[in-house]
Amino acid sequence: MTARPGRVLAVTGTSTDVGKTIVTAALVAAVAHANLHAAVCKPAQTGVATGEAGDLAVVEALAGPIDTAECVRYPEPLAPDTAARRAAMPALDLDTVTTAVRGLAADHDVTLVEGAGGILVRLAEDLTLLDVAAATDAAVVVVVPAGLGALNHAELTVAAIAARGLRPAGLIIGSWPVEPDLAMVCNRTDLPRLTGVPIVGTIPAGAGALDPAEFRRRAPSWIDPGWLRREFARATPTTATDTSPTASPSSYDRPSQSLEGVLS
Ligand SMILES: Nc1ncnc2c1ncn2[C@@H]1O[C@H](COP(=O)(O)OP(=O)(O)OP(=O)(O)O)[C@@H](O)[C@H]1O
Ligand SMILES: C[C@H](N)[C@H](N)CCCCCC(=O)O
Ligand SMILES: [Mg+2]
Repeated sequence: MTARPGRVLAVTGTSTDVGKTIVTAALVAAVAHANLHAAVCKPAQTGVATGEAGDLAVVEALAGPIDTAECVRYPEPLAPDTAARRAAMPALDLDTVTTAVRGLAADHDVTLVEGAGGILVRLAEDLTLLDVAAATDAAVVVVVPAGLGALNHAELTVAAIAARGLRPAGLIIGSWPVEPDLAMVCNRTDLPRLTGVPIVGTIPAGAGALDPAEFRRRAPSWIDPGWLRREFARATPTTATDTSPTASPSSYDRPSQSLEGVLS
């Protein structure tokens, strides 16, 4: 049990299908590697029926059993606001989400909150992940695709977060291929330059299909340990052991930013 509420980190993306859920699982594993305990909230899950596996089940399958909270679930694979209307189901409200997030944060060092799609997707008519982050004092991690199109979408997303007075905590590339193309390699320099936000993690393509034990073993090397340490420095460790990530900066699996091999 933590002596005081843990940190809350909202996980958004430039759009849907960019790897937010895989990143969330990797963050859970990296946090565990740092001897801290994470929980995950998915305020609104769409596109899965009752009893089916949603994003939280994917996170637990990869990162292991954790405390989770899913506030509302709608069957059609749409924005939650749209899916709720079409299903004639009750809309999500901010109080429900903040109660769930604060409940998890009371007992965990780090609570991750995965949005639905991109940052402005309506969780309800007047509710976005920006509102959730603002109400729970959360910084916001932005999951970005590796390739062409990422610059514009990343700048728009970071601008929306900053315009709300929230802190963009870092960019994480959701899926980095073995053979990146020219745009991908250039984006490693341009994404931080244009957004003013560092790339703090890179998930290799195929990570979601790894054996869970292998995923947990490798995930800490995908997240910048210095960033993780700074971001969660004020979190109270749930154990009395070393709170710093054991992965050294040199073991952080940062892909080469060299153009060699791309231009040849
Ligand atoms: N690094 C990766 N390795 C393997 N598969 C990946 C990776 N990143 C994403 N995927 C796959 O791409 C698809 C979309 O990823 P994911 O479900 O994490 O997206 P999302 O951003 O969470 O979308 P949503 O808005 O639906 O929550 C999934 O099928 C997932 O398994
Ligand atoms: C169903 C999907 N996988 C996500 N959960 C919801 C994505 C909503 C995106 C809406 C939009 O931006 O057009
Ligand atoms: Mg997801």
